[in-house]
Amino acid sequence: MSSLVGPDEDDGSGKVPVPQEVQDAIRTLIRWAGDEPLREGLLDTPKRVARAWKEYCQGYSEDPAVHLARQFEEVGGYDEIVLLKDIPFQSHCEHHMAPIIGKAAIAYLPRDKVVGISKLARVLHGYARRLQIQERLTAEVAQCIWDNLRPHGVAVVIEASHACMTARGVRTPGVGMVTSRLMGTFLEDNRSRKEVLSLMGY
Ligand SMILES: Nc1nc2c(ncn2[C@@H]2O[C@H](COP(=O)(O)OP(=O)(O)OP(=O)(O)O)[C@@H](O)[C@H]2O)c(=O)[nH]1
Ligand SMILES: [Zn+2]
Repeated sequence: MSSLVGPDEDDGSGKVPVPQEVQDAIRTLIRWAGDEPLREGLLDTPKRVARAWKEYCQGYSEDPAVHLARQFEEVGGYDEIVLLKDIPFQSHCEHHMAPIIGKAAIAYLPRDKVVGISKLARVLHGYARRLQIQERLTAEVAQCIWDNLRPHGVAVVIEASHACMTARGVRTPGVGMVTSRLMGTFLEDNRSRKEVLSLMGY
């Protein structure tokens, strides 16, 4: 990934410094949108926007797999589906950098180990806080669980609304996109597939 030229501007606020080049780019966008970037109300906007984007894209500074490193073998003989559903998330589409807002359901069928349930949501956020398309987000979350937990099955279903479709372009509010990735038993065994999708509410 290319690094930005020019020194980071540390304004003494204790917040993430924003390189001058980044601020200039946002000022250019404001001017192009039709406003005057040097008017008072917009003076600090480039820094705010840049820091907001660092936050939206925090996933680039983490490897979501680290959340699955701590695994528990003592599961009291439990070998049925583990499902976390209605996990709200936010992402941004890579085409328009517009918000994707939705919810995910993540399930796995443990082989011999489980993870703390919050970690499934952490994996989701690690991939969501990047520029994404919903298909890749769905596939990445499933693959990460599959590779790191080595369960019998993984199922991820994501339902989301894309601001690039609701607030601009085709401007069709209320439309939802649904994507799913099924792996292992959930892909191969019809009964397991039906069971997990029904537990998820599909
Ligand atoms: N498959 C997929 N498409 C997406 C996703 N997010 C946005 N898109 C679509 O990406 C497409 C980009 O199409 P383009 O024709 O290059 O861009 P555009 O001219 O802005 O298209 P419109 O949105 O139709 O105005 C649009 O159809 C978007 O709806 C996503 O997560 N998955
Ligand atoms: Zn988009």
